[in-house]
Amino acid sequence: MSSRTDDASAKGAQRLRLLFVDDEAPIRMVMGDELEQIGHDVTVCEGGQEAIDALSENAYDAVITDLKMPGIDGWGVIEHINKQKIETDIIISTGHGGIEDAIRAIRSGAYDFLRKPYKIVEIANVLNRVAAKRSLENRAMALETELQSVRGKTQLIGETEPMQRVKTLVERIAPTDSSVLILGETGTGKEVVARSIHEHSSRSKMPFVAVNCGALPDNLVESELFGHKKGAFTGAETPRKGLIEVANGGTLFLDELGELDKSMQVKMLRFLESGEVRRVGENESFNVDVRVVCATNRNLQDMVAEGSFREDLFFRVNTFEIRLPSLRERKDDIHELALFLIARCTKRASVRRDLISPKAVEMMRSHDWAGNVRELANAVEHAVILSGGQTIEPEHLPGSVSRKAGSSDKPFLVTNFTHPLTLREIEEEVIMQTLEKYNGDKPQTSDELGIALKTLYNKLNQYQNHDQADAA
Ligand SMILES: Nc1ncnc2c1ncn2[C@@H]1O[C@H](COP(=O)(O)OP(=O)(O)OP(=O)(O)O)[C@@H](O)[C@H]1O
Repeated sequence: MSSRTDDASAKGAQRLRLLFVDDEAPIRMVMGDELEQIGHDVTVCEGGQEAIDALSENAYDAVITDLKMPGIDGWGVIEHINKQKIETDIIISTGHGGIEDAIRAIRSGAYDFLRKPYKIVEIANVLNRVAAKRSLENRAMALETELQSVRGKTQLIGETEPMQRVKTLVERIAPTDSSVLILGETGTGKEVVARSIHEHSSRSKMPFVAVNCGALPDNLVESELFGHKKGAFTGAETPRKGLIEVANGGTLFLDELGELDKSMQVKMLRFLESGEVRRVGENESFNVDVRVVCATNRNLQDMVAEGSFREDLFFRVNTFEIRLPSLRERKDDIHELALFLIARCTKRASVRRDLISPKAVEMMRSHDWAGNVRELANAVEHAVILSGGQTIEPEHLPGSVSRKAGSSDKPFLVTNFTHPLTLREIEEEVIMQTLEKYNGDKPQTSDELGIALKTLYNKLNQYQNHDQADAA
């Protein structure tokens, strides 16, 4: 064993808590010392049982263990770690191991395998890699926590009968790996349902990746979903993973599935049938393990009949269907939803039921809500600003809600100027009014407004992100 080299030292955040297990006292003494000197915290153990005891008391970033030891050997320690699902990296340090041992070690989840005698710089390099992996895991966890606080906990609000049915279906289907097709008008909560399915499944610790097929530019859909190799096309300066690959082990939510063009429908079908992904520009495919949940507000059966959606893809994604009711079909949920959305936008755990006056509740119940829960979320946010935190009255609701039913054929007017509206608010209001006019039909809405359908999808997404950022 060589002495420590300077570049072997661990710095600051790279400091690891190590458990070093070896039955030979001189090795324990030297390594305990050396590993401390390169900047780690080390606990040494002389055998398997002692290591198992230490593991039940403390958490370690890595366990460095010999294989051959009297009593419980290194394999016994590894088995214990795996059985108890202890989060630590295993590094094997052995004087006898051959290739079979190395293979067995890697198969049982060991991170690395070192033959004794090794130089301290060798183990320092392995530990540096463990530390880099740890720091990435910590960053991922921090980002996940931050995202959770922006997005809020996924909650499917609604106690009316059609929502109870949706909740039962979610509970039944979540633990299976079946693909699911969620149908419903814009803003009815299709993404919330997809997230609930993911969170109630065994994949919940793995990524949930939402892709809005309607918002992806045509020329980038394939590389966004499947990834690309460096130089696959102009601008592909580095290789890139696709979103399907990013979702590996977790759930891929394909929103607005009906917007995929025919050539992407073929590629998506191939992926769904084989579980294989091939990055743009590469020849080799590889397997991923992804559960697919799709959503659409288009009538896919009509699209199949008119030839714009592949029938085989429709049958492939439609194994299990969840139909979300529009908000006007479940008016009894409006009050509860409005209170939940107010709490979310004011960052409170809950709000008083009488924060919305009976007249305002009545007005909300008599509105048509073409934009469904998303429109309700925007309306209550508007009302919270105007009411200054006091009881919400009818005059605090946006003009589109307080206007009498039946007046939606009138030309668009952003009617509520009681507080200065920003350009973004005016734009959103006009889009919501147009959606309302066409009962949530996005292609008709974008036609009327003279904007591309993708622009409409992008704008609706932006409003949603804005709501969620406000909720943080
Ligand atoms: N049942 C519900 N409980 C709580 N919040 C909901 C519910 N349904 C919808 N929302 C909220 O309404 C907004 C729109 O929901 P979501 O994005 O899931 O709708 P969508 O049906 O996927 O819309 P689109 O068709 O436009 O993609 C989000 O802010 C979401 O949190």
